[in-house]
Amino acid sequence: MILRPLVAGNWKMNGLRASLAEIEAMGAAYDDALRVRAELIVCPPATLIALAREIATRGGLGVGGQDCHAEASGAHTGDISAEMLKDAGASYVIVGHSERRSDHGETDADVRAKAAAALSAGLTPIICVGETRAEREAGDALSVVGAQIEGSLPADAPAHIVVAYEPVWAIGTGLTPTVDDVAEMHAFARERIEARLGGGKSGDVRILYGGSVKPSNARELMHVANVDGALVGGASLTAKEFIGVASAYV
Ligand SMILES: O=C(CO)COP(=O)(O)O
Repeated sequence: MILRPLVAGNWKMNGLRASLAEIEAMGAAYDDALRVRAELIVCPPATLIALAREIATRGGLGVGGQDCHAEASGAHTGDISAEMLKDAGASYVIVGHSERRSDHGETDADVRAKAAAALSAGLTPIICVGETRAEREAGDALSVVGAQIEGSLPADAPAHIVVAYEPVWAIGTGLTPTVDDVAEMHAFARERIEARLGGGKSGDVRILYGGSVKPSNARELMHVANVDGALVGGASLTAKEFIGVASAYV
């Protein structure tokens, strides 16, 4: 089956209220031709989700969070639950981003629990996996990503979950894997997702590529087999670049 591509913008720890003008501009540029081809969402910092939601909805975009706690509520100062993100207007949440894994020591088990919490709250988790440069150079990229998929996806997850392959060495560096490497990894990821979820569900799971996606390389990367969209960092901060990436689908 042909999946509707998802182009998701991860703003990371960037964005003040003034940045909402970019979401307004994204909506204005998200025309009918693009809408039928690709779903667009933006994941701003949690402080902007409720405000972003109103503006994004007018423009036909969705909104996501960047992380959630594994529990629904409780004594976890500074954390945000999936239910809170949903309440603020999010429909997606990124979990297991490599920056969370490295900055906060999140393990596959933590990521799996967060993904399960997201699903219970009615959010679609975007579950991130990806190898480091040292792991790729050692020839371990496939085995590392395979183990992350096995460990980070809830075994009973539905087919509407999203998996994002983001090689750590490609994030924010301007470097990208070759088209052949992306094709190899995404085909392998789909096999491992099938092994984890079973029942033919993997055919409906969108697998995004992330890491230095820009308007100049999006067309090439987005048309690789088994690439069902992009998770975009730096180039999602402005409407011009984000729509430039999404336009790979028009
Ligand atoms: O980490 C990323 C998205 O989650 C990718 O970031 P860049 O697009 O800035 O490389």
